[in-house]
Amino acid sequence: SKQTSLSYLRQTIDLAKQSPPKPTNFRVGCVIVAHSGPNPPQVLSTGYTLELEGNTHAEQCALAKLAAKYSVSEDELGSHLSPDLNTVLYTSLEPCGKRLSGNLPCVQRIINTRKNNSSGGIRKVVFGAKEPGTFVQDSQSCKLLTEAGIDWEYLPDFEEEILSVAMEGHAKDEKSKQSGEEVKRTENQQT
Ligand SMILES: Nc1nc(=O)c(N)c(NC[C@H](O)[C@H](O)[C@H](O)COP(=O)(O)O)[nH]1
Ligand SMILES: [Zn+2]
Repeated sequence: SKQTSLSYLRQTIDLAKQSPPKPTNFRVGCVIVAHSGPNPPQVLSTGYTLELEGNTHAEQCALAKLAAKYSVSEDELGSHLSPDLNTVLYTSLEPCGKRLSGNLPCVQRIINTRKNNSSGGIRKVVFGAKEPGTFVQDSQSCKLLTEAGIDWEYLPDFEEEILSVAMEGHAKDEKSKQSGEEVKRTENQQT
């Protein structure tokens, strides 16, 4: 239900708040949940930006931790996420389709979980905000998910809060970042 999805998106925001603010990425949280039939949903893994060593994304961390939990490589994760697990990946920000660092985008990591069997792996992605144009414009992630047969849902209820958490480490706007004297000096130069 929408309420269930919103409760997991709320969890992704709490996770994102654990990410160290940096101007070179967004602070994002991710929760991977099994919605298998009659049993209550079960959280399989969580992640937040920079949780694991290196320049890591929230979804990347949650997937890597899940693979470790099954002691398999990320490539074999798909065969451990059987169709009846009905696995949904919740992420505060839409998964990246391109990364300025050149690292493997999370949308590819998500699609890779389905490569072996057509209906296993991550079945659906739910996110709470579109990626802002700070680094990459016109994200193709949703198109790529659809082409891979993965459902996705964009619930904008918490978008404002998600973006303010995501961009905590970013310069507000240059003027407000400069000290009083600097602003004065800049103005003097201009006059
Ligand atoms: N969905 C998502 N989860 C994250 O944890 C994260 N950090 C981003 N961020 C997307 C943004 O487009 C990339 O952070 C920049 O493109 C820089 O690329 P790197 O992160 O250095 O690979 N997006
Ligand atoms: Zn990513």
